[in-house]
Amino acid sequence: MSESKIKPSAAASQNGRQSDEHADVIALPSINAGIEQEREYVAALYRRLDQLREENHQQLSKVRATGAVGTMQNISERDAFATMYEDRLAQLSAVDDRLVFGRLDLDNGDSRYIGRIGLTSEARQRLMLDWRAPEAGVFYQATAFDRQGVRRRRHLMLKRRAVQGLEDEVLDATVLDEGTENHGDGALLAALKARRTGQMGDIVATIQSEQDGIIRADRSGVLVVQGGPGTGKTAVALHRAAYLLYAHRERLKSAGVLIVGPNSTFMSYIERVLPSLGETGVVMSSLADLYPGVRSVEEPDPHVAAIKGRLDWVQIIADAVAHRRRTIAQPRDVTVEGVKVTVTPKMIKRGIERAKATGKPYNEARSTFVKVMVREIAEKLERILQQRSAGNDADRSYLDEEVRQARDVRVLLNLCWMPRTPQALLEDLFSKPNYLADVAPQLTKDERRLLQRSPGSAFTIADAPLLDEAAELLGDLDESAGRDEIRKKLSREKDLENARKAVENATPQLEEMGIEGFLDAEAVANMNADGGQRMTASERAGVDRTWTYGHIVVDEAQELSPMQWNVLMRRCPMKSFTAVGDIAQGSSPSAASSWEQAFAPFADDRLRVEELTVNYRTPRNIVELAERVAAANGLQTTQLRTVRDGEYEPIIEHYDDASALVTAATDAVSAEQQRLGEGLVAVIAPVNLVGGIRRSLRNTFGKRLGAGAGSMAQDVVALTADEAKGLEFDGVVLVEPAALLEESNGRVGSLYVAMTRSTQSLRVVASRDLPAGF
Ligand SMILES: Nc1ncnc2c1ncn2[C@@H]1O[C@H](COP(=O)(O)OP(=O)(O)OP(=O)(O)O)[C@@H](O)[C@H]1O
Repeated sequence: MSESKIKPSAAASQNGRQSDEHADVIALPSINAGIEQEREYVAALYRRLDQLREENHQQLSKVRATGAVGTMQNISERDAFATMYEDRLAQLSAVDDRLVFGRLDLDNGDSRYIGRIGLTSEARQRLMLDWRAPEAGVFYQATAFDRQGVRRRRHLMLKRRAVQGLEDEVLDATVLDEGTENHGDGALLAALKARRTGQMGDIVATIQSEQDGIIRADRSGVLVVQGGPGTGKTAVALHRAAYLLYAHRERLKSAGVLIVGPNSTFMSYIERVLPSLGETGVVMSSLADLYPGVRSVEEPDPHVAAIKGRLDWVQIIADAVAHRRRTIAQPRDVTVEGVKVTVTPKMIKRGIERAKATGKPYNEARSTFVKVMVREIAEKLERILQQRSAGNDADRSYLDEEVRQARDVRVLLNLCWMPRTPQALLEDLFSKPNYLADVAPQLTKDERRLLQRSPGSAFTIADAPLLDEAAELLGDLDESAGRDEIRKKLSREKDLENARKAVENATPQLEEMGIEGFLDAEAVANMNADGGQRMTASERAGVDRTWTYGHIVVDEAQELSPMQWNVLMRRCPMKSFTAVGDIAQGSSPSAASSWEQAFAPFADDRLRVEELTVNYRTPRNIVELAERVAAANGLQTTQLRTVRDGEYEPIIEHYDDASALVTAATDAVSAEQQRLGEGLVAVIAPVNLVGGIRRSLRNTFGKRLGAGAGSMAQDVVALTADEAKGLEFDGVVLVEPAALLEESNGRVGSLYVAMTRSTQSLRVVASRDLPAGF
C-alpha cells in the first residue's frame, strides 16, 4: 500500500474544527467557508480518490503478476480478486466527474459531504457519504418546514473536478446571521437548462424530495410510478436501481437487477446513468431482446401485435405443446434386427403417462418416454427371440440399444413424441393453419388468418414472450442437460465454499482500501463458475433465459402486453418490481388503460402506485399546448406543474403543399438552431416522411446528423414518434401532426409524447389541417 497521506489544507487547519495531530486527518471547512476552502476540501477528496485508484492498480498488477500457478483454488481466487480490482477501478473512474455535490450542516454541529460514493481516509475518518447512505437521505428530504436537523444544505457545483460555484439553502434562519447568503434552486435550474447531449445524465445532485421518497421506497412488491412526461420517471427508476443495489448489495449483487426499456435507442440513451452512480453490474434489455439468443424485429401489423400480447397464449402454447404428443390409432409393426414387433396404442399410452408423471418439461420428459418404450419393445422382442430359440437363454442385454437404434422405432417414437425447440413450435403454429386451429379455439378465424406467415420468417418482438412460454414448457432439448445441472450445482457449492474462505482472508485488507462490502462470496463464486470463464452475475443473467433477478425495473411500462409482463414475472418470482410509465402516453396496441388492469393477473395485492406531478423537462408554454391538444382529442392527462415558463414561444408554420414538407423540416432545424444558439434539435415526423427528411438533413448538415438520440458532436436527428419515446432534445421540429395522429389510429398518445420531448423550443411544420387543440 502506498505511504502517501492526505494533508489537511491550510485553510481547513485554520478553522480548527479538527485536530491536526494525525497527518491523514482532514479538517472540514467551517459552516461559513467560502468557495476557496471548499475547493481545498474537494481537492483533498480527489487526492484520496486518486490514491485509492493507485492502490487498486498496484494490487491488480500484483495479482496479475502471480500467473496461473498453484492449486485450482489459488487460481480461481486470483481470478476473482483480479476481477474485483478491475471492477473497483472501473467504479472509481466512473465517479470522477462531479464526485461530490453536496454538503449538510446539522444542528449538532456536524457537517457531511455527500457524493457519488462513500470515502474514508486511511485513518477511517469519514470524508464523504455515499448519497444512498441512510444519513445522506436528509440532503434530499429536509425542507424549511421540516428541517430534520439540517441547518443548511449546500450545493457544490462542479465542472469535472473544479468547483465552479456554491449554492446555499438555509433552513435554519439563525445561520443567515452568521453571514451566509440564501439562494433559490439555482442548481436545479442550471441542470434543467443545460444543453442536452443525446445521453441521459444522472440527477443525483438535485433529486427532489418527492422523487427521493420513491427512490428509497421499500423493495418488496410492485411499485408503480405514474407520471406525466418529463416528471423524472426514468431518472427516478435508474436512481432507485442504484439505491437498491447499495441497500441490498448482498442479495442483489448475486441475483442481479434487470432494466427493461422500449427499444435499443432508448437503452443507449440511458446506459451511462448507472455507471456514473458507481454501479456497473445491471442487465439492460429492450423488449426486442427479452428472449436471449433471438434478435427479434418489429411486429409490422399492430393488430397482430395486439393478438400476440393476450394472456390467452399461456393456454394456447400449453395446448400446442401437448398436441405434439400423441398415441397411435392402430397397432404398428416395427422391425428390429429383421424381427417384427407389434407396438400397440396401449403401450404408447402407458409410456406417455409414465413420462408425464415425472412432471418434467416436454423435451426432458421425452427421454423417460423413450426409455420406457425402448424397454417395453425390447422385452417383447426378447420374448419373441426366446420362443424362436426354444427357451435358449442367450445374453440379450444388447437388445435395448438395438431397439433404440432401429429406424422404425425412432420414426414411431418421434411421431408420438417429437423433440421440439421453441422456435420450431412457433414456426409450426404460424405456418400450419390446421395446427393453430386445433390448439387456439380462443382466436377467431380472422385472427388466426392474420397470424399466418411463411416458414423461416423472422421472429418479432411480439413473438419473444411466446418463445419464452414455449421454452418454459418444452425445457432443454439436450438430454444430458439434467446431468449437467447436477454437476454444475455440485461444483457451485464447492466454488461458494472456496469463495467464502477467500473473502474472509482478504476482508481486513479490503476494508483498508475502502472496498468494504464490495465483494461477497456469491460474487466471487460467480466469477469462478463456467470453467474459469470469468462471468459476472450480470453477464450470466443476460444470456440465461432461466435466470431469476432480485429486482426488475421497467420503463415505459404502460406499453407492455400481458404476455410481456408474464415473461418478466417469471424472471423475478419474488415480484420485486419498479414499473414507471404514463398511462396517457400509451401507444402500443397492447397498452394498458390502468395500472390495476395491467397487474391484475399477476400482483394485484402487492401493487403500490406513486405519482410524480412536476414536469422538469418541458417549459410551461409547450406543456400547455400539448395538454390542450391531448384534451381536445379525448385523452385524459394529469395536469402537470412546470418548473420553467419557457423562453421561446412555440411556432407553427403552414405550407400549402405536402411536397414542401421535407425542405421545410430541414429549414426549420436551421431556424431552431439559430433561435437556441446551440443545442440538439430533433425532427419528429410520420413514418413515411422520416426517411426523406433524413436524406435532406444529411445533405444540409452532413456528419452533424446523428442516429438515435444524437450526441455532443451530432446535434441533429430525425425520428418517428415511436423512436422518440423517452428521449429529449433542446428543440423539436414536429412534422405534420395530423399524420402522426392518424398513424396511431387516432390515439393521441404518440403526438402528446412527441410534443413533450423538448427542453426549450417547439416548431410545428404542417401542410394539412392541424388536429384539434392547436
Ligand atoms: N430532480 C431533478 N434534477 C434535475 N433534473 C431532473 C430532475 N428530475 C428530472 N430531471 C430531468 O428532467 C428530464 C426528464 O426526466 P425523465 O426523462 O426521467 O422523465 P420521464 O418522466 O421519464 O419522461 P417521459 O415520460 O416524458 O419520457 C431529464 O432531463 C431529467 O434529467
